[in-house]
Amino acid sequence: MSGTPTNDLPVNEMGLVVVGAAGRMGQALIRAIHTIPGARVAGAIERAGSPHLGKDAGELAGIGTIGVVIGDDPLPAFARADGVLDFTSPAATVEFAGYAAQARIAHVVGTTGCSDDDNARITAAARHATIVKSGNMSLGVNLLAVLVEQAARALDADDFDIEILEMHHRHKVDAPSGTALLLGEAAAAGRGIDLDGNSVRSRDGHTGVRKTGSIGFATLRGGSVVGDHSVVLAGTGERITLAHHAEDRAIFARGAVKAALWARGRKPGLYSMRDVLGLA
Ligand SMILES: NC(=O)C1=CN([C@@H]2O[C@H](COP(=O)(O)OP(=O)(O)OC[C@H]3O[C@@H](n4cnc5c(N)ncnc54)[C@H](OP(=O)(O)O)[C@@H]3O)[C@@H](O)[C@H]2O)C=CC1
Ligand SMILES: O=C(O)C1=N[C@H](C(=O)O)C[C@H](O)C1
Repeated sequence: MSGTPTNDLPVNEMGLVVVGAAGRMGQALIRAIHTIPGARVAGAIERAGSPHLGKDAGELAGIGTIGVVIGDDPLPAFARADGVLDFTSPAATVEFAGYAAQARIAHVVGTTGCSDDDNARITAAARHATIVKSGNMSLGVNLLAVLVEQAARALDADDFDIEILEMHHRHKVDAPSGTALLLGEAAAAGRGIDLDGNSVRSRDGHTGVRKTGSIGFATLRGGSVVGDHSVVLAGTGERITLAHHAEDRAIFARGAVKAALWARGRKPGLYSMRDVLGLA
């Protein structure tokens, strides 16, 4: 049975460690692995001192006992596994990338809000680990990014302004969301420009008129919203809106497991969900 670490498992089942196993995404990942053929929960990790240490990961995720107890020691867990699913925090992800490199296993990173320095460290770890990193693991958002790139390429910057709106639940700690930035990168690629040099992350006070060709971001936070994103291409007298609404974290969790299965046995490097989904 998937998810139960007994000795009579098929040998080719991919053993996955979920770090941040008690979090919103951690629990969704435990549930997803349990239902996806070819994968099993090989370990569950939380930080030292977490009130969830010692609990069964399946019990916490609402699927009953799976015989995997949440621990706080990642290295031995990674050494026994084929891959890691990581939706935690930037600092934790940088640390886990180093351990995944030591263990020479796949590392699927969904964590958002990473700094340039964090990303450089993750890229360095990808010399030895097979890392798939994306601000959004869902099929829908990655397809949306392809459409945004096409629309941005087709519609001239002199005629159409690009604005990206996102709304998430009240517990989210980073802004703009990883998805908003991913969509911004897609728009910038379509326009043939660099996002960092052309983005407007917030507006307040006397801002002056909009700079032609810039890509604007607007962030909303509240309630239990799983993740809403819209890319507006605003022209004179008409407006195109390309949007995605996430209704269940299961879409991200299924994408992450798919990424891990794809990464297994692949040579070390830094990959994206577009690579996994064949949309690159
Ligand atoms: N790419 C994608 O498709 C998606 C990405 N995300 C991203 O995933 C991340 C997590 O989101 P979410 O699940 O909502 O957040 P949560 O806060 O619910 O979960 C994060 C979990 O990671 C744990 N954690 C933090 N540091 C460590 C550590 N050093 N060792 C072990 N565990 C640790 C936290 O523990 P503690 O509470 O004790 O800090 C917590 O249990 C965010 O960056 C979010 O933006 C979310 C959804 C989809
Ligand atoms: O924190 C979240 O919840 C989410 N984070 C990701 C992001 O920053 O875009 C993906 C998803 O929208 C949910």
